[in-house]
Amino acid sequence: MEKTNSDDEITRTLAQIKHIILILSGKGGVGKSSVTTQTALTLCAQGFKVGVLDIDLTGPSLPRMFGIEDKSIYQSEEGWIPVPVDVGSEGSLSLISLGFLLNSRGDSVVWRGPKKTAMIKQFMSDVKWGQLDYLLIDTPPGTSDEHISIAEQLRWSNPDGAIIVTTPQGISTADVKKEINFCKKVNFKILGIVENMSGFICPYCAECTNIFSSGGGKKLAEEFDVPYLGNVPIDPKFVEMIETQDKSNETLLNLYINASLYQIFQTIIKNITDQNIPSRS
Ligand SMILES: Nc1ncnc2c1ncn2[C@@H]1O[C@H](COP(=O)(O)OP(=O)(O)OP(=O)(O)O)[C@@H](O)[C@H]1O
Repeated sequence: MEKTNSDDEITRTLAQIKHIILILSGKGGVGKSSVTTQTALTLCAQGFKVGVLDIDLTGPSLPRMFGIEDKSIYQSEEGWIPVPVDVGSEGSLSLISLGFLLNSRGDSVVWRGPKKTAMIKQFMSDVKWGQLDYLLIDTPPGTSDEHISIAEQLRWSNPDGAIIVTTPQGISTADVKKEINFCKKVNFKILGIVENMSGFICPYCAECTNIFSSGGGKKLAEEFDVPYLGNVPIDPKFVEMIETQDKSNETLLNLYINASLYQIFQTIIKNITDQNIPSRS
């Protein structure tokens, strides 16, 4: 396939980004956006510059998770400037989401494929990310128009690969297989599987109980011969952090570091970085 002018534009836009990681899931509601949020905050806590692109056009939830729903994307002469998240650390975090372009929380768009494709193309070519260590791309569940579109836009950009998120109760070989087949088809390396909502952390004694069973994600990783990145328990403190962050005097990052999932995400990130994927820039 020949490279077009628009491919060149995207390559230029992404030129200063060292690593591009997509977050995928076979089903909705398994915690893809939460995993994206926590990966981004953990990388920031480690001092990295992180950008997050939310291409879940029908249900963008990341502006709420980062507590910046009331902010807007700034349109400069050079292009769209991502919305900064005040993390209060050495790293930095910025977000682009369709959520910023909607009128109010809970609004959603009902668009046909070509319009979604055009929006994603604009996100890929018009956003001025600048220098980033990591760009995380949060996708909708399944394999839809958005996935096909992002794969097309990234075909010359050499992303690191994809994290597949699943849950113990939702673990269906068929769902994960679909995601794996999609990645193979579009040449996305599978960085690994994360099993989210794997057990419940008691807010009083911090003990973890396997209410939905666990271990299915690991079995699936073995079955499909892809890395297993780790399991993330249900942590009521994480939900509380999302709900109370705007009323707190603490920075988002401090709130997050004090919640118990931070260490788990450090291990997940180590399991990715140990794969030694070369920097793109
Ligand atoms: N490990 C966790 N501990 C506690 N709550 C969690 C955890 N993971 C996800 N949640 C909560 O579960 C809900 C669904 O999570 P999330 O929005 O991340 O899922 P999703 O897969 O991105 O959903 P969608 O399919 O709508 O894009 C959210 O309210 C989130 O706060």
